[in-house]
Amino acid sequence: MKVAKFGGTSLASAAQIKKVCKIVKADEQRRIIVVSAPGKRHKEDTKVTDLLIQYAEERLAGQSGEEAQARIHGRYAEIAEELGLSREAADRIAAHLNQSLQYEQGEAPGRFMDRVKAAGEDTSAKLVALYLQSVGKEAVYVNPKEAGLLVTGEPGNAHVLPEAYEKLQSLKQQKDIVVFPGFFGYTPEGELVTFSRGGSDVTGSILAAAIQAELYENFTDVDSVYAVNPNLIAQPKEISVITYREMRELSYSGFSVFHEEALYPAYQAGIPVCIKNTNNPQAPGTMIVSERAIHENQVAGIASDKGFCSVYVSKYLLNKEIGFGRRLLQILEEEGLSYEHTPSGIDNISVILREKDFTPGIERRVVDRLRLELHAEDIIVERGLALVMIVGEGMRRSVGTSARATSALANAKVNLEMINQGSSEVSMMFGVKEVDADRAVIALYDEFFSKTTTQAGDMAITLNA
Ligand SMILES: Nc1ncnc2c1ncn2[C@@H]1O[C@H](COP(=O)(O)OP(=O)(O)O)[C@@H](O)[C@H]1O
Ligand SMILES: N[C@@H](CC(=O)OP(=O)(O)O)C(=O)O
Repeated sequence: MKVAKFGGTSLASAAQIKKVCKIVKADEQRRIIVVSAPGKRHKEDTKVTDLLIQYAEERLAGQSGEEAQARIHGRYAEIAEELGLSREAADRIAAHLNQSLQYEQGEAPGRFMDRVKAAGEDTSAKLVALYLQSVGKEAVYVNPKEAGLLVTGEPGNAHVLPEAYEKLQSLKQQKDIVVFPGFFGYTPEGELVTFSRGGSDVTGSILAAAIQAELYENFTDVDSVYAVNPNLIAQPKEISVITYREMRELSYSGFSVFHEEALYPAYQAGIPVCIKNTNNPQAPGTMIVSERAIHENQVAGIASDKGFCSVYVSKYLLNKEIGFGRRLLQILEEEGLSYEHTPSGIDNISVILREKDFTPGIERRVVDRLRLELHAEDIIVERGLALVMIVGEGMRRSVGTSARATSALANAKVNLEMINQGSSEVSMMFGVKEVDADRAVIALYDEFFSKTTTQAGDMAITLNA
């Protein structure tokens, strides 16, 4: 059995949904279909999820949200009509959607927001199931609540609960094709909660792990995962095979094609993932697996992500002070902050945080506490940072990768704020100013992928992930 997830780009219009159904019909093993809300039909278009968020925000601000609501209904009505669904079926689906958009006075804002967001994928799943039936396929819409997709309760940031896997196993017994809405689950108390943005990828991975699928296919709008973001460099190198570890690091650092939390369930269950193109299903796509052979170029990909800041703390003889690190991290914990990285020296340590979490108010409190409680000498907060990551199995075993990277960055006049080559075996990270991030990625891509010279020692080897 295969689980196939179709992203927003594959659900954007009736024409796209017809392609989805053709793909489903082409392989009897595609038994569980996970769908997103309609995405952009063209560059200037708006994703239905963004319209739903706009609508919910307006309602929460005491406005009518009328215009956004009409646009949301318009998107689905157009799809239903062009798919040739009956008037009665389209009206029924619109009525359900309308119900999900009702604001109940006194409802917690986070709960209302999640309920509205989830209506995007829920409506898509109902439409796709109906369309599959209309073209002669036995298909059934399955609600995540009935199926037992149990999750934690933080609005907009759900995580699957371990007991969900056993409950979801029963999907295997369904004789019809299951059409399952992505992006949300339910707490054991029955509250609807969405995953973070892009989270339909996570739903697909959970279902694949639960039913022990042979393959998790993730259909999107590109032929493969590329070695660099294709919006930055035209026609970059296609990646045919990549390991879970490599993809995890690249998703974390900006490869938005696959959600960073979506790898874990598939990885744990040992299920290969294939990223494929709905618009070109013949293309082989990218396989994500536990091990791969490495030829010639040891770097698999280069990614960057913006929106970070660093807190640099220095104190003479910090290395001899027992408990300094623990107390520093405890201050962050007490201020409700999770940290991303902690590169350190003898007398100093930097903590890299997400800028959106480090509000000016929290910054003031953290800086005061570091001074008062830890007697730090210098505390420097730097905002507007990007992390640039070079990722590749075996990279650290081959001599000269960091020298090549740093000289390429120096030649491109990119100032390095930080280098972290510490604990990850498959990546090397550079902190740069946000304004330099794209230039840094282009320089690194040029160094590792555009140069024709191969490095000594780049012989084919096989690694166990
Ligand atoms: N390294 C990469 N390889 C392929 N696509 C990438 C990469 N980095 C970013 N992307 C972007 O990810 C997009 C696909 O993800 P997304 O828009 O979320 O699709 P979907 O709606 O199908 O889930 C691509 O169109 C591309 O612009
Ligand atoms: N529709 C949700 C979930 C999702 O996964 O979407 P997509 O498949 O378009 O990335 C979002 O936009 O966040």
